[in-house]
Amino acid sequence: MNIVIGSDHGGMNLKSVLVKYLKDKDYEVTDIGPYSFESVDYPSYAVVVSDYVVNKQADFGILCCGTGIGMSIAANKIKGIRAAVVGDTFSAEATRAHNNSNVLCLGERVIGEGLAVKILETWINTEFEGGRHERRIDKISDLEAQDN
Ligand SMILES: O=C(CO)[C@H](O)[C@H](O)[C@H](O)COP(=O)(O)O
Repeated sequence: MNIVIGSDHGGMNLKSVLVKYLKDKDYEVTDIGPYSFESVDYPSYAVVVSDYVVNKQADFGILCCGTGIGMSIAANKIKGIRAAVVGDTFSAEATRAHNNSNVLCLGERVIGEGLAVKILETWINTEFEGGRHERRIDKISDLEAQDN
């Protein structure tokens, strides 16, 4: 499985922890940066990770910022992206099983490293259930297709 990961300066430390976790588990990981703690703008990184996912260069994307919220707002502007900010393992499972989320957003200033790893592990190992949820995802795609 290919995973692409990015952050802003506020999510850099968490990004490093998650990259190590994923590599230790033998996932193929692309870290699109940043690589220093200089202040940067999260939308610039959200779009790069989202493009990898939409263009099928990665199966899943991960975005870390201070809260995960800015990243999710930006990523969800990209057609085909279903980005979820997650702060608990129940939601991590539900957003894969029900929403078929393809980008996970995490807040370094909100949750600890241990919980973040557990959330990632749960999220990545949960399959989309399809069925009634497919119909709902299709309705989201219809909304995306509207020019509004
Ligand atoms: O976008 C955010 C909030 O939703 C992220 O948490 C950013 O990391 C944060 O806004 C960055 O703030 P800073 O004061 O520039 O470090």
